[in-house]
Amino acid sequence: MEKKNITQLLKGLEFELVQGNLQQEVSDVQLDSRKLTDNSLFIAIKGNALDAHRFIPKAIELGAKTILLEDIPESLVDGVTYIKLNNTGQAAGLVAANFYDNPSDKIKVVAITGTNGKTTVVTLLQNLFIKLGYNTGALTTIENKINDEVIPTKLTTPDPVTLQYLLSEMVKKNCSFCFMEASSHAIVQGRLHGIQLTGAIFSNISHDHLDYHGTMKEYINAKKRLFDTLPKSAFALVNIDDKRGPVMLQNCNAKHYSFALHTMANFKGKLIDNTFEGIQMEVNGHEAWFQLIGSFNAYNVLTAFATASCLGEDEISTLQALSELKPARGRFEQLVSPKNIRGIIDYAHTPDALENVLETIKDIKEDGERIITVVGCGGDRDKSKRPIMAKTAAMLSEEVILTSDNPRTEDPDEILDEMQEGISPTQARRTQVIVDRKEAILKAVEMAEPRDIILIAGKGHETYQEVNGIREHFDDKEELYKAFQQ
Ligand SMILES: CC(=O)N[C@H]1[C@@H](OP(=O)(O)OP(=O)(O)OC[C@H]2O[C@@H](n3ccc(=O)[nH]c3=O)[C@H](O)[C@@H]2O)O[C@H](CO)[C@@H](O)[C@@H]1O[C@H](C)C(=O)N[C@@H](C)C(=O)N[C@H](CCC(=O)O)C(=O)O
Ligand SMILES: Nc1ncnc2c1ncn2[C@@H]1O[C@H](COP(=O)(O)OP(=O)(O)OP(=O)(O)O)[C@@H](O)[C@H]1O
Ligand SMILES: N[C@H](CCC[C@H](N)C(=O)O)C(=O)O
Ligand SMILES: [Mg+2]
Repeated sequence: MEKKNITQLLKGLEFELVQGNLQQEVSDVQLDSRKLTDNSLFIAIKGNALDAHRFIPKAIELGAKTILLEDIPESLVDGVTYIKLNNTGQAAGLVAANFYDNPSDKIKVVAITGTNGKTTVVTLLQNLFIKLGYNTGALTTIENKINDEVIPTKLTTPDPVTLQYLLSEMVKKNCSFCFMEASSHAIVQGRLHGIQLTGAIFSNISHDHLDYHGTMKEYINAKKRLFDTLPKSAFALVNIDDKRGPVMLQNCNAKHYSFALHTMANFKGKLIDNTFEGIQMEVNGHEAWFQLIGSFNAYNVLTAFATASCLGEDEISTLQALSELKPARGRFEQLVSPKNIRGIIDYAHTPDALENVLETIKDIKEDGERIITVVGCGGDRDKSKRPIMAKTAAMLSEEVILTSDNPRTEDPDEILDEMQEGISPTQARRTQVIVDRKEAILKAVEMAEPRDIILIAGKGHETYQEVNGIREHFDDKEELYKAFQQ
């Protein structure tokens, strides 16, 4: 990559030069003062938790020669270029895109937003496009990937600088496509700025993240912002069975496309059969069988199909390849015990997802088979979903065990008290509270009779339990497997 000077990195941005030299070359761009090296550029943002302006002296000590900031410090260091911007957080993506040669000009980037189904759809799309013969990248909650190469992540949507870096690596590896999740946090924080999208997808919206967005209206607006900025050349693909689907398309310049299972749409699907082995569907008039379980996955399969069509792929080859694909890790993963108890690990961590997954189990199971649900709610996240998730679990299962799921900085017992507020006195008789997740899983297995079904919800692929900033190894699947051997 050719070395760039500050003027080149600020292309497209309004700025004020406070001190220094705009011709200075920049070796690297960073949002985190701890990662700086000689001659790098530090973007000081006002974050949710910290104001990074306080790290400017440290950044300079570590070698930063250029600082992008909002507030000018009282004393300036000689030899350092200071540039003032109105909003460094929103500018970071553009600066990084300029630094990494605007990778999204050379790779087709498609982003999906919505409360549930993003990881499932992105995983399907990456595997589909690889089967169709393309080098393809994917940015998901589970991990980031460039073809088969795995790059671990802690975020659903990476920070704006990492994002541009990953896209540039995909370009280097000749990827034609990148499929990515756009979380509502990322959209509001402008992590996608600097990406020229080829398409945007809306899956659905239901209750989540109200701690961050405040109201459902603001949460919906956050998702809509992804569509408001799409260029004319892009496609906007929305689920119009969801009443917010059409909202996403209002004042959206891109080409409009819709998909649905229950209304007329450009891409039309119909669920024909739903079993513990998979789903049978009709997709735009073609019948096919898929290895994903749960009626809600009919939407995810249809979304992947519709996206491939919007990208010009042939319908029949797409369906053939889709029917060979396995679900994403931790999404309706099943384990059957030697005593014939069925365990299901699922990432349902919202009221809607939990309801869907339990409804689907109810639809598939035989009469007399009981459902035992083990579920918790995350700390430092939307508190208002806690009683609703407990209530949903109690309404749709025979037995419930409430337990911990990443308490983070909160007291796990308090989270469980808040969950229990959603449980009626009658439901309380078949609800237990076991704060230790391992014990909760063991108890569920102990209670289960042959043919019963245990749903362990909320953590899916996660391999940790986060307490006070420390992530200890914990894996629902491992724990269930061990409990099944006892
Ligand atoms: C609330 C939220 O979204 N926070 C995210 C946000 O952090 P922030 O802006 O608040 O950063 P901060 O901690 O205040 O620090 C401010 C700045 O100081 C810098 N810093 C910090 C320390 C230091 O020593 N030196 C330094 O320079 C940081 O690099 C940062 O640039 O931007 C950071 C980088 O982009 C993220 O890592 C961080 O995610 C936190 C850890 C998080 O938990 N986020 C979750 C809620 C999140 O984003 N989730 C969504 C998915 C949700 C879903 O759909 O389920 C996601 O996309 O992952
Ligand atoms: N289309 C869908 N509609 C409703 N619920 C779904 C759908 N797809 C998946 N789910 C449920 O939501 C859970 C999470 O799915 P997935 O990981 O694909 O969503 P996500 O949008 O990526 O979530 P996150 O916001 O955490 O990144 C699944 O385990 C399942 O229970
Ligand atoms: N991306 C989501 C994941 C939630 C998963 C659940 N296990 C939890 O910790 O609440 C979040 O950070 O809110
Ligand atoms: Mg996800």
